[in-house]
Amino acid sequence: MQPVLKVQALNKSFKTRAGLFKRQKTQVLKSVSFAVTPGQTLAVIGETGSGKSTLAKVLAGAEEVDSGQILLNGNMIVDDGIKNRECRHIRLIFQDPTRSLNPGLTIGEMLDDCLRFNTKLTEQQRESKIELTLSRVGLLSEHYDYYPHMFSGGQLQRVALARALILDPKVVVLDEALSSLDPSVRAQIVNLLLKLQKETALSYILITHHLSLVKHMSDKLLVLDKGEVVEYGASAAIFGNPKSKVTQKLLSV
Ligand SMILES: Nc1ncnc2c1ncn2[C@@H]1O[C@H](COP(=O)(O)OP(=O)(O)OP(=O)(O)O)[C@@H](O)[C@H]1O
Repeated sequence: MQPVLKVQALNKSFKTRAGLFKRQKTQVLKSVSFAVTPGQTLAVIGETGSGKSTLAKVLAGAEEVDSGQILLNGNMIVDDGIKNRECRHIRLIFQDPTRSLNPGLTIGEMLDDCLRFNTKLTEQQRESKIELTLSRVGLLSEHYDYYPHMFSGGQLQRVALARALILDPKVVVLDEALSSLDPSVRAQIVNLLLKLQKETALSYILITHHLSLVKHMSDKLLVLDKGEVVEYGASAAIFGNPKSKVTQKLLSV
């Protein structure tokens, strides 16, 4: 099957201060490549600082790369640092949804803004799209008029998911998005994610420290170490026989 997302030789560095007048370049992603087919989940694991969140931001167009390509359904969306609008087909959800939700906007206004800026839908079409999206993530149409502070943690992740899904993305990147939820709420959100994936062949990039989630949700696994891919392949095969020392250490926790 043709990959929905293909990432080729991504390199990303940050310039940081090294003394009063000196700046140094730290390479955070080193020639990272992988592919994901529709309906597949790729889990990304690695120790703290290995580059997982940077990869998530690069995929969602929130950080520029130094070099490398990102292709969505065979179309180049990022080419050596130049990105196009198709980046919106890859959406990012963070651990703490309050960081990315405007406290001064109701959920309906926020979703409507997303549609107004990115589509040519009429007001009526936008309204029905918002209602449909709220129900897809298990929220009610009354929630349209709620502000972020009126939701619980689990509901807020549903709101974040609604915002990610409103533009019909092909890929959703979950950067520790389930980590701060208590186990029963997490299980509900996982079931919702799997249901949505079944219905629409959505692909997920799952960044998490929770090995049980990796086992339960992922088809493929990519292990990052200091920005480099040290292992990549079918999750079941890697769990059964981890080859790199880093993977062995991460999976033995
Ligand atoms: N904006 C930035 N400027 C400079 N360095 C950065 C920036 N963002 C990340 N880094 C550095 O890049 C490296 C990778 O960070 P990143 O957050 O991607 O790792 P991570 O694997 O997601 O870690 P964690 O599991 O702790 O979230 C770290 O050394 C970090 O300090």
